[in-house]
Amino acid sequence: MRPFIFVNLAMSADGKISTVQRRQVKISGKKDFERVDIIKADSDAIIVGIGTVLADNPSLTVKSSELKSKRIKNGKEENPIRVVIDSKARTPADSDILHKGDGQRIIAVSKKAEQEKIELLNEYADIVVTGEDKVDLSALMEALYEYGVRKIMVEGGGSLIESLFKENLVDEIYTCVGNVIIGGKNAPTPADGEGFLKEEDFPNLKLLDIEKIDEGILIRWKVVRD
Ligand SMILES: NC(=O)C1=CN([C@@H]2O[C@H](COP(=O)(O)OP(=O)(O)OC[C@H]3O[C@@H](n4cnc5c(N)ncnc54)[C@H](O)[C@@H]3O)[C@@H](O)[C@H]2O)C=CC1
Ligand SMILES: Nc1nc(O)c(N)c(N[C@@H]2O[C@H](COP(=O)(O)O)[C@@H](O)[C@H]2O)n1
Repeated sequence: MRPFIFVNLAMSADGKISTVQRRQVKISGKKDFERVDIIKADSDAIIVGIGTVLADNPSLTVKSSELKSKRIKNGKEENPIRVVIDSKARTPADSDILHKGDGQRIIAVSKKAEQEKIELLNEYADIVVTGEDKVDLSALMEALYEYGVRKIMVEGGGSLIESLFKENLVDEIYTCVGNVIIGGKNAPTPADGEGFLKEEDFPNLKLLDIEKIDEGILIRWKVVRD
């Protein structure tokens, strides 16, 4: 058994999720940030790749005090469990994700992670070990289910998202297309691994909904399974 998994991301009008220098930029507007906060507060866990932690140092906390209070009233912690996919335990010990806001953290590592680094991170987070060289995403999702996680929001970045698609682990994807052009052929995009080499392997999506939001559009897709 595994949780329901959805991806949420913000992409520029030319299909980039950050700049060539991997600098975090504002792609979506105020309304979209509020929408993201609501779906985050409604999730049991929020996942990012180590590339995103190193590039953006996100806290991934719920921002609205009303939403935080609502979670507490419902017997939950202020924030969903924050999970970093980090095969070699490279998460910096002073990163915001480990220090900002209340709630549980999990660093998902592989057997390649050095014991010393694991012990350091274990002061702030639970450590879940799966996979030989790289985190085994399917096994991790099963482990998160055992933690009681039923709904996961994936925040990025592109490498993690592509791997999740390759492992057939994405149920829905929500893309906010913002009204900026970022440009650069090496700027990160929503699916940034080696790509799907055969057309028959492309994940197929069913359009659920489109909505005008701020000066952009929000597109909701469901992954079609055969
Ligand atoms: N606009 C948006 O909505 C968002 C944009 N971003 C942007 O994405 C960029 C970071 O993306 P990436 O560099 O692609 O990093 P990423 O966040 O996707 O992390 C990828 C890394 O995770 C590790 N990993 C461990 N096991 C893995 C597995 N089984 N599959 C895949 N990766 C695994 C690898 O070290 C890999 O390099 C940043 O520039 C950030 O600003 C990130 C989140 C949201
Ligand atoms: N949804 C969304 N819209 C944008 O315009 C963005 N730039 C991003 N970026 C990602 O949001 C994360 C920030 O989290 P915290 O505010 O630190 O909690 C970070 O991972 C960015 O890549 N997202």
